[in-house]
Amino acid sequence: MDKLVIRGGNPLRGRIDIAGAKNAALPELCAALLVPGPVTLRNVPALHDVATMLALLGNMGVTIDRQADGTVVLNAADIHTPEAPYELVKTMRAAVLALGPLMARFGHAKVSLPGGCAIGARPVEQHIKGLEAMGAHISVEHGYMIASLPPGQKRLRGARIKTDMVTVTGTENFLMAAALADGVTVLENAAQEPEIPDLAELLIKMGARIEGHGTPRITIEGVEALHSAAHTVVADRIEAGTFLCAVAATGGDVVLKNARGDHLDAVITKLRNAGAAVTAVDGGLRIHCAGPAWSHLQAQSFRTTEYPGFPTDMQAQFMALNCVSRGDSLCMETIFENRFMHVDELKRLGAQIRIDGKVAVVDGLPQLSGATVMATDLRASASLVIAGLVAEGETTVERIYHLDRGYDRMEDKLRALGADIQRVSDKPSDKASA
Ligand SMILES: CC(=O)N[C@H]1[C@@H](OP(=O)(O)OP(=O)(O)OC[C@H]2O[C@@H](n3ccc(=O)[nH]c3=O)[C@H](O)[C@@H]2O)O[C@H](CO)[C@@H](O)[C@@H]1O
Ligand SMILES: C=C(OP(=O)(O)O)C(=O)O
Repeated sequence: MDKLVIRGGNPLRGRIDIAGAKNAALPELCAALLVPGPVTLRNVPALHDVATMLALLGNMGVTIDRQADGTVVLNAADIHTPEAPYELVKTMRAAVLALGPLMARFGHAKVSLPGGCAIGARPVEQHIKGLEAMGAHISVEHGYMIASLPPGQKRLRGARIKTDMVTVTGTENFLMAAALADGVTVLENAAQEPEIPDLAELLIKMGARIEGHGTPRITIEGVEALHSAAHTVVADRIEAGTFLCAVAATGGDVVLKNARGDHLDAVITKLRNAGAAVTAVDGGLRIHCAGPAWSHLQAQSFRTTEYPGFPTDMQAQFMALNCVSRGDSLCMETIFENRFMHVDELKRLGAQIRIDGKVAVVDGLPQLSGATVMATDLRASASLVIAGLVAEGETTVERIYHLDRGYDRMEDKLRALGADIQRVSDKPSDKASA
């Protein structure tokens, strides 16, 4: 199993490219299931989750041409198995995104209940209820959602769907399902994360009729068929936010090419309030910090909420920054019930953190000290890397397969910026096959 070995203390300087967003690429790969012809996606990140999704789609019969420049051409003309088996989806939450498009195009599907990070129970009853409102019959048997249409019904029907909470993948499933449904679907309480309008833009290029994407009320007028299209995956706001926190922690001067400041308002506001200089530059973002966080940054309290609020996917990384900034801070997690697994690991590096229900209370310190820590989920892994970059001495982050789910060559990018970070692989073939 791979691990990262980091010697902390180096400032980060230079320029890196921010990759396409995991959470946009995954639904957009699934959207190819809606079309009986080629769909071209550019800027698809090289991530384990993407490889898993491509294996899943390939298993259904989608032909895939993946090019070295990040372009993927998918053709779902000949789907023979509209199923997502447990073995292929157990590591990946986003597999649930196959359900909507398969039901829309074929009227039946069998999709394993999804895996994903162990950050909470993560049920999918809203996905099921919404598709049922569109006329689907769905039973859960032996860990699978088995979905079909009643006899004589050929297509899902438009419906008004108001979810009990804001759900990102739920909204995406309904968007894809409604694009080919009979009649109009109205999504109330829809998610507004930038990945939703990005998916909607791809669907519109395919011929879908969608209005209101990017707001809590989306209207979709179903069409009988969709057609081929090409689309560029939006830049990953969470990868960009992670690098912003890393530079704020270590100090330095970095340009993040392709990063979208307009998708990171809540995080950038907190960084600026802390004292970091974050500015828009041509085609990206620049962060400039005169020294390590303790020398000039003030810790910032925050509360995670749905977009446009502070993203839960940035909670762990910002907490790592708070650990080495001046003063106390409160980090409140409101989206997932078990998303503080990084806290015990950060404490192994010397961080002062106390958990009180949904709140982590952090006392900033001038220094952390290197240790061996274990990555427990994707963003927890990123927070440990940030902490390792500022800790004195050597930090080993074990179980980094979580990190590889969601970051495209994170250690290569950090090394290019001057970090002392190495991937150590027990099996040399591990990295080659990733
Ligand atoms: C692949 C992908 O895009 N993943 C993102 C997506 O996950 P995902 O789409 O799984 O997260 P949701 O927005 O659905 O979850 C939000 C909250 O609603 C709950 N819920 C959701 C659906 C449901 O049927 N029942 C239910 O109770 C969840 O347990 C959670 O507490 O949005 C999360 C919240 O921004 C991000 O952290 C993930 O990175
Ligand atoms: C929780 C995340 O991903 P997923 O929904 O794929 O588990 C994440 O990207 O931080």
